[in-house]
Amino acid sequence: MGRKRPLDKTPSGPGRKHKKQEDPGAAPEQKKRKRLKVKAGAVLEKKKSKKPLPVEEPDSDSSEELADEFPEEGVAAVSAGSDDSDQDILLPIEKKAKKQKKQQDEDDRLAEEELQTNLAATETIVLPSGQELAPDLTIIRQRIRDVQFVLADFKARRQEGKSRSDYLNQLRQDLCTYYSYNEFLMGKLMDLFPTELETFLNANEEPRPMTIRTNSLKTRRRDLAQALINRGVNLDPIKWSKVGLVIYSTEVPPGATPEYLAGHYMLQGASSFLPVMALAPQENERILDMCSAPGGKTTYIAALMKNTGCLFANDANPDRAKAIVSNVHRMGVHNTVICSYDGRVFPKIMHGFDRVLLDAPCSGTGVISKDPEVKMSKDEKDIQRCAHLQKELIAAAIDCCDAKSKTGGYIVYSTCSIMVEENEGVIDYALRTRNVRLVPTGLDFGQSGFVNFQQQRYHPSMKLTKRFYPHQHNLDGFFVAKLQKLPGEKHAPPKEKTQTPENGKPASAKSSAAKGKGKTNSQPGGGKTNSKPGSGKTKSKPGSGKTTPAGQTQAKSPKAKATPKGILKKKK
Ligand SMILES: C[S@@+](CC[C@H](N)C(=O)[O-])C[C@H]1O[C@@H](n2cnc3c(N)ncnc32)[C@H](O)[C@@H]1O
Repeated sequence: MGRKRPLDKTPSGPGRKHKKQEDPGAAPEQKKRKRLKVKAGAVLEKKKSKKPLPVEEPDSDSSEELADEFPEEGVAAVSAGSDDSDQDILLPIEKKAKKQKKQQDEDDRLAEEELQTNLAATETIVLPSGQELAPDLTIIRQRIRDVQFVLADFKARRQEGKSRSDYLNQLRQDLCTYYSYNEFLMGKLMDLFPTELETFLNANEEPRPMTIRTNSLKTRRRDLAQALINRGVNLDPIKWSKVGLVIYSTEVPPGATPEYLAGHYMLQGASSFLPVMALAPQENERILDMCSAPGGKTTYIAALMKNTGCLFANDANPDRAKAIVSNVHRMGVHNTVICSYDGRVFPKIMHGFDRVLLDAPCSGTGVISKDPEVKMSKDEKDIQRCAHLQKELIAAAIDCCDAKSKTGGYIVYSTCSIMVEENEGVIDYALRTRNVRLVPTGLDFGQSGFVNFQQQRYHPSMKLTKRFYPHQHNLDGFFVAKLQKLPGEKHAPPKEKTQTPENGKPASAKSSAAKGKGKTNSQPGGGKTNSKPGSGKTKSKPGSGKTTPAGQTQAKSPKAKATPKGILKKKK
């Protein structure tokens, strides 16, 4: 088959002409061929009718031959000749060339038509500059700067006919492209950080420093630091923590040193120290860690309790709860009972705790540097779903707490989200539906929570809550609030007896808490609950009458052999 060369203009291109003009022997040859054309015309006409020229173009070799054989004038004569009489007097090779030229003209016309169609189609969208495949980030970066410059003095700098929202939309789109976020999340972040958005976004592009927490049940920070320095770890103490170390560089994998395997430390983001510090666990207390897997905070709580009292480490996801077991064993924790319940039903299982930590499942918008998928995957529904579950969990956490506790009566709520709906919005719900008040977290750094945010107006005490940001504190984005439960309830207590740490008796499936009775405006979101916990599975039904929660695992220790009742007995 011949090869199509629709755009090959070699025979008539300027380079070719130039070459021919330089050929001094061309003119006599041309004259000779013209004579031949006239002579051979009639004979060739007969042959043509019997054997038409092939439709396909000749291959490149024959085309080259043709071009070499015919000087420029000859080709011009063929192209120009369009009437039948011309055909009659042409040599077969000239006819072939004519046909070929015709075909080439047609191909050129189609190619031009196609080009015009493409231009027309793309003109209205984006110029086909290749930007569709790889956006020019330098241009986008510059436009971000330009738009920010205009927004800084909008009246003076805006373009005629452009509104502020035109500029903001352009800015949002460009930030989304530049930093790879979806528009929903970028919009939320623009609301949260009107002046320092880019610093926040840039901080999310950098990993947070690697930090570890000394297990004070097994060693002291100074001794651990020395042991790790001897192994080639370059570190420093974290100033605001008694147990934290920041690792700048290391010659050994920090998750596989003998010290790690011996449980002398936990690999843990520094932000996750904060809720435990706010909880301020005391020795011999009864404490519930409601959503505790994989146990980073649980083991810290146990260490602060000095392995005394009783700590319940619960997580709705039984598979994740297994990780608590191994961490508790490795860290030498003996005072902890691990169980797997949906936190929302926990008050029916057990209540009367001195302190409750609710480190709630959340959208993870504070930990984007660890999990960049959050940038693109979260939408409005995800935030609403999280907030709904969080409201149900905080209500349960408060219901698990003993307002009359001699040492406590505190609930700490934390998330690694920076969304207002998941933080101040949830605390606001707790304040409205339970007899609790906000108290200082005891953390002397961090931003105050929002008292006002857009149209939202919260209780003035909301300023006692704390927000932590990557760009300000070099920590993952985090929220911490500390509530104190007050005696006398907005929410009617369960009428029937439920298992408490003191009585160790089974809960009743018919408790009013189970039915949600007596709650004042306590349905979060005012609607039905559709959120499923972690895996959504709990190993036993709430209030199933079992003294030991199904799925519960006790830490391997002498104390762990005791019955739950024994464990639950408070030390005086
Ligand atoms: C932020 S993580 C907890 C991290 C943990 N506190 C730590 O420091 O290692 C949230 C946990 O909540 C659990 N969870 C989700 N829904 C739950 C529910 N309804 N009840 C109890 N736990 C739940 C998840 O399985 C997840 O392990």
